[in-house]
Amino acid sequence: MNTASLTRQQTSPPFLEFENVTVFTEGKRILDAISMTIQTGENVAILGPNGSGKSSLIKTITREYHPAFQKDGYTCRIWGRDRWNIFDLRSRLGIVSSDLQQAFAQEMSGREVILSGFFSSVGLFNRIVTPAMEERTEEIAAFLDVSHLLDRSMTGISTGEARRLLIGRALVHDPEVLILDEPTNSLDLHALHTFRGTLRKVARSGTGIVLVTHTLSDIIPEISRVIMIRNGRVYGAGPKATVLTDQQIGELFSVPVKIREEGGYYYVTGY
Ligand SMILES: Nc1ncnc2c1ncn2[C@@H]1O[C@H](COP(=O)(O)OP(=O)(O)OP(=O)(O)O)[C@@H](O)[C@H]1O
Repeated sequence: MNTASLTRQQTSPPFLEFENVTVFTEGKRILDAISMTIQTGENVAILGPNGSGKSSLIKTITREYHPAFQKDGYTCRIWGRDRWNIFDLRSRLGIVSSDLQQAFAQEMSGREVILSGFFSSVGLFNRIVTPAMEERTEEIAAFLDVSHLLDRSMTGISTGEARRLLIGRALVHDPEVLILDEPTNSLDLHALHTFRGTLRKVARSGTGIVLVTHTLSDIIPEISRVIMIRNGRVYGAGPKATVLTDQQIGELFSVPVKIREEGGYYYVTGY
């Protein structure tokens, strides 16, 4: 962990403080009295079945969705603040989602993908790129081992390669937290292996990881705490070893399972 990250962790308020957060979209309750705290620099996984509210939770963090008024009150604080300028907030977060990957599936170089992180845009569209931005892009690409992709087009590279470039885009601002929504969807074994390595490297550099997933084996060893979500509610939370059990995961996904731990990763069998 670098010194800047360590100081950040020691001095920052929690990244996230949600208390009694309920969100409605199109008249439907999609988050139901959610309460959770995530410390700055903490690596956590948010685990839940399809439709449990994981993406909606991310959209509430990025202020795309807003909590509904509650007569007994609610707290929806990021780094100690209730209110944010949305651009300031997003520049302090790095986000990698499948929506984003779809948006970038077009004729654009890997370099443009990473550079567009400086403008929170999809592509550059006459933006002024400074030498410092170019330098940072090269630095991030080297760190993530994607320098060879900088001059390739997004339409001619694999899903796994594109996802690593999007992590690069998310990291240009040196965000305090990297939020990943189902990052391993449609990666083959080799891409998965490379992606895990990339994510572990980012976690070890001191950037907090919030990994949103329904796949247990996505949870890298650097993640020590798991928050389970089901039907828009927090179903349980705690250290990996207490949460990732046959009984709890079986109940979370409503299917009998066996959980096996190997090399710091957890795998589900028997369903
Ligand atoms: N814009 C919306 N309008 C209506 N319903 C929505 C909207 N966004 C989410 N929902 C509903 O809210 C629930 C939670 O959806 P969400 O996408 O947050 O779940 P998820 O856990 O991310 O699912 P998945 O793992 O399948 O991506 C679902 O029932 C979904 O249909």
